[in-house]
Amino acid sequence: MKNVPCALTIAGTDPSGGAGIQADLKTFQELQTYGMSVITSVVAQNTTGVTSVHHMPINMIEDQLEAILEDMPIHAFKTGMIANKQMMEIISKKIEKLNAPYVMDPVMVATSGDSLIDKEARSFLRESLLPQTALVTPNIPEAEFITGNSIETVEDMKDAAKHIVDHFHADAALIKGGHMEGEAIDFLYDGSKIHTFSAERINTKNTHGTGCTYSAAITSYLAKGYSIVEAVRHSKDFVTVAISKSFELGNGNGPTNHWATRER
Ligand SMILES: Nc1ncnc2c1ncn2[C@@H]1O[C@H](COP(=O)(O)OP(=O)(O)OP(=O)(O)O)[C@@H](O)[C@H]1O
Ligand SMILES: Cc1ncc(CO)c(N)n1
Repeated sequence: MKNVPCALTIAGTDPSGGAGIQADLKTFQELQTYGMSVITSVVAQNTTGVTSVHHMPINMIEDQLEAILEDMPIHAFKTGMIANKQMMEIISKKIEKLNAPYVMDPVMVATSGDSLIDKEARSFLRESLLPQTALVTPNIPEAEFITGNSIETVEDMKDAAKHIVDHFHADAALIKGGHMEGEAIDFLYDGSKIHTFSAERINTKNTHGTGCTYSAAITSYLAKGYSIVEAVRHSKDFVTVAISKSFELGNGNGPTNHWATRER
């Protein structure tokens, strides 16, 4: 079979399978996209938290990227956890060669509250990687860090989306309202207009990896050639169903159900 949509994730791992590379590959597969992965860090974690982290040497990140670049088509890619500036520098250099839409999930802290990237990396992400993105998908705390403004209302969310595009030069920004009260509402600013995506809030603690799953779904749809707005619309549906049928597994925040849309 030729002309398969191909998507790449550059991120850390989750051996318990709900977040990181594992969530991304499950999502790519569900959405019939050929999935590839470059591992930045191996993270010992589960639904309750992170116990330890082993960072890949920089040359291993570079070699993984080169192995794919030399041989495979890439129609869209995403980044998740990139723990330090040195990793970001090498990824930033390769982005031009990847030559495909870039979705950044600006991962900083796990659902459990554990920090996943260092302070210097947060600044580098904002100053150097953000301008290279087709779309960035911060949750509220991440959007607060990027803009330097606190976000308490839906108006603040919309302002943050505009601020990130206008001042940090992402092509588009999607601010996710998972951490707000009430409706699960997200706002996308694409440089010309605010688009709203909302869903009923599901009463569950099982939201481990929702952000990874959402951005991976968007990456899949972009690989298939959808516009940003349509990719987000379909992905919002995908993540909402995945949360609504999430698994009561583990002792902490359980994982989402990546195959849930199959059963509708
Ligand atoms: N309880 C819920 N019910 C319905 N939708 C939700 C719920 N929690 C989060 N969402 C939605 O899930 C998506 C991911 O948002 P969220 O803000 O949770 O991301 P995140 O914090 O980056 O995720 P992660 O937990 O992986 O770090 C958004 O579309 C958000 O609106
Ligand atoms: C590797 C990794 N990336 C992202 C998250 C955020 O959910 C996580 N828990 N682990």
